[in-house]
Amino acid sequence: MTPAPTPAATDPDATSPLVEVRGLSHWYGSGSMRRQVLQGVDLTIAPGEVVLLTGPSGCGKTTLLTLVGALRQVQEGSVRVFGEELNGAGRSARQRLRRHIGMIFQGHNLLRCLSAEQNVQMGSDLLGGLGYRARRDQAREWLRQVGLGDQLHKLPHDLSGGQKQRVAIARALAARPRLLLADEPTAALDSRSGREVVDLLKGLAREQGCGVLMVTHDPRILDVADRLVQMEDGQLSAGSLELVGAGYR
Ligand SMILES: Nc1ncnc2c1ncn2[C@@H]1O[C@H](COP(=O)(O)OP(=O)(O)OP(=O)(O)O)[C@@H](O)[C@H]1O
Repeated sequence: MTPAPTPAATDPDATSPLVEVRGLSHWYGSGSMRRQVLQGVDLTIAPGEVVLLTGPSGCGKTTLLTLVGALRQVQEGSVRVFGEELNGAGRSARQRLRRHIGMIFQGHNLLRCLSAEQNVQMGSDLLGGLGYRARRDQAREWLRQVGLGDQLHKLPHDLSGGQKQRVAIARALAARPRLLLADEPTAALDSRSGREVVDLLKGLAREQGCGVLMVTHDPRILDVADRLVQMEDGQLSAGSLELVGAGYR
């Protein structure tokens, strides 16, 4: 018997790419200080796909992440996120898109005066229509999932670097993003917690059709990738290693 099609298979939004980058170039500085950091980058991310981005320090990985995350204005080329063109998009359009993009950047960006639970609750505040209690319970559940169920009321300065990173991850996941951008999310974690965190991210990608673009230098987590892309001198290398179908899923 043929199984009934899943909602994901019948919903066009669930099959069209979340991210389509074409011919993306970017420069910093002006005049004689102007320097090109991205050169004609092409990248596509499908719903539910986990793409790992690696490359030497300074090659442009974070710049690419911030452009896809609608945090910077696109200078040249096309960046389509959820079908919307970011080149030429105004501030309010970019803000609207960012509500559906979870970001985990180095430095955590936690609010220092709020507890772990309250920081994570800020993530679910982005989901409309949930009462206080539901948002609080969800925040607690996400913190439990990242192994911090017993640290709910701690302030960031009472948590270790790795614990703060996990709070930041829980906060990003609590907003149920359609796309998750992560810059070295396991850098401050020991190998067991790093593994737990990437497994959590992968689970989210699978269950919710969320795409993940993750910058990493961590060889311990490369197996989580559906696709590994390598950047060098602002270009994605043509020989990017395709892991799909190679037994890595
Ligand atoms: N706001 C900025 N103004 C000027 N130059 C910048 C700016 N941000 C980054 N750069 C430069 O652009 C280049 C690319 O930086 P980017 O942070 O994207 O690289 P990266 O691959 O993420 O590096 P890392 O792995 O060290 O984080 C670097 O030479 C960096 O010094």
